[in-house]
Formats: sequence, C-alpha cells, structure tokens
Amino acid sequence: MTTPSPNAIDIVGVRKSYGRLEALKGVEFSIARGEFFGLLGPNGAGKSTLINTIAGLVAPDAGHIAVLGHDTVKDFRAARRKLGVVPQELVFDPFFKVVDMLRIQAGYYGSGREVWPWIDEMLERLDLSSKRNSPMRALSGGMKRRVLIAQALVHKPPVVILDEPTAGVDVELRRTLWSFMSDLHRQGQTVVLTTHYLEEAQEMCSRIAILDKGEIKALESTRQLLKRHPFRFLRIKLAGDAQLPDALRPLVSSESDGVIELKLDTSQHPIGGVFDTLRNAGIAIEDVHTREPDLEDIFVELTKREAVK
Ligand SMILES: Nc1ncnc2c1ncn2[C@@H]1O[C@H](COP(=O)(O)OP(=O)(O)OP(=O)(O)O)[C@@H](O)[C@H]1O
Repeated sequence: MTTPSPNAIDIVGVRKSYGRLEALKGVEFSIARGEFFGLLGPNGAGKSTLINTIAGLVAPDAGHIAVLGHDTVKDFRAARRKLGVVPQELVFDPFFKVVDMLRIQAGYYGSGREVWPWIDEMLERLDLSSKRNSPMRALSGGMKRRVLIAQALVHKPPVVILDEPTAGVDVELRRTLWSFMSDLHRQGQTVVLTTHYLEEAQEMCSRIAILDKGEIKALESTRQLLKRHPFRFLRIKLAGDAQLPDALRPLVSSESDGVIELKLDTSQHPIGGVFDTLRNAGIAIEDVHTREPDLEDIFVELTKREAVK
C-alpha cells in the first residue's frame, strides 16, 4: 500500500531483538526528502540493524518503515527500488569484472544499456576507470568499497544509505567520496550516512541522530546539537612549574606536554572563575586557548563512551 508522504524515510516504533538482546527498542524518526542525514552511534548501537530493516533485509518485530511512502514489508519491491544501500560488509562475487558486476546489478532493476553511460560516469568519479575490467578479487579493500557504492547507485535511487562508506579508506580517497556524495546530495538525492569519523558527520550532515543501545539519544540539526551543550574547553599552560589548584582538578579533561584542558560547564563554571582561582592562588598563565565542543565531545557526552577512531 502506498501512502503519500513528504518524507524520504519514516520509521515508526521499530523494535528488533536477537534472542534476548534488544537491538532496537522502539526507534521512531523521519528523514525528510533531500536531507543529508547522519546516523551515529558507538559499536553495537543498532545502526546496521536499523539500516538493514530499512532495506527490508531484516524484518522488524514491531513497528514499520516506509521509503518515500512505500512500506518496506508490504510494498517491498517499490520501497527497494527507491533505495540504494551500501552495506558495511564487502559482499561480492570475486570472479566478476567490475563493469560486468555493475551492469548485471542494473539488470536486476530492469535497466539496460541506457544506464551504461551512468556506470562509466560513476567509475570515473570514483577513480575506478582503470579497474573497470579487473575482477573484483584483484581490487584493494578501498576499491571494493567504491565498487559497492557504484553498485548501490546504479539504478539512480532517490534515497541512498551508506553504512560506513569511508571505513578503511585513506584520507585522499575519503575526500573523493565526500565530494561524490555532496554532488549526489546537490542533485536532490537524500543521503543517509553512518560513520565513525565524527568530523565527517559534522562536515557533511545537516541533521544527526545518535543511536545508543537501540535507542535514539539525540535527534537534531548538527548546528543545534553543537550549540545545545553549554560546555567549553579551556586549554591553559601554567607559568614555570606551577601546579593546578585542587579546586580545579575535577574539571581536567586531558593533560599533555604541560597543557591542561579543562572542561567547563559554562553555566556552573564561567571561564572568568577559573582565572580568579588561579590568580588567588598566585599562579601565572603562560598561554591560554578556548575550544568549542565538537561532535566528538558531544557524542562522548551523550553515550558516555569514547568514540571509535
Ligand atoms: N544477526 C544477528 N544475530 C544476533 N545478534 C545480532 C545480529 N546482528 C546484530 N546483532 C547484535 O545487535 C546489536 C546491534 O548490532 P548492529 O550491528 O546493529 O550495531 P552497529 O551500531 O551497526 O554496530 P557497528 O558500529 O559495530 O557496526 C549488537 O549487540 C549485535 O551484536
């Protein structure tokens, strides 16, 4: 059944358990058409389970999902056509040549020669032209991942989900992928990205959901998320061999090479108060910087776990 929906993806009350483990505990949110959306969370948060549920590969125990209004269970084929999913695992036939694999994939969607120029364009953009006739098994991990990206996009789906597309990809290639994804987005495609590189999410995504232990912990625009948390970091280098007064010790978030970073909840610990404490203790400051929290700080704050690098 098709219900008109302005959204690219509607997720309503989705639950999924594996035995006694609740991987998704009633997840509910929507992604608007044309968004560049980030789905973040620590290892085991449930991101892949959610993506596989959207792709119709995992059946939810409760709730439902629609892609551009098509229910992913009742209207599986239509929902699937609207979607391109780049999986986290590298799954492919090792003996197929790159270009053949993409043409065969197009065939699954009923597309023929008319998409060959698009396939060539993707190979070019993803820096794979020289590998078009190589068998998949002869490619490096980063190249295979790029072929899987092209494979997911071969039918020009209006909604694209990329599960860790830049994992194991070097910095230069990551840039190539970012620029490719940005172009897709500019052309009107909805892009959903999961990533462990938080600076990538901060740069690319206009809205972010943070999933942790099967629950949504935050869901807002990247800008709001970065603004919402009223803490600042103050980096100070004390003059001589002065020690930080005990009163400030609980605020230390890191310390290296004599530079001490204090994490200040500015509603409780205004920066001026730190300077007052140091002055009253007769301690001079050699150098000082402040730092706004970035997505990594907020991610750690919300999930209380170190982000994976
Ligand atoms: N097929 C399965 N059978 C049993 N347990 C599973 C299965 N798939 C996932 N899980 C469990 O469900 C939880 C969520 O896993 P999921 O892969 O969705 O997390 P993730 O956020 O994608 O993690 P990562 O960032 O490590 O890929 C984990 O505890 C995982 O072990």
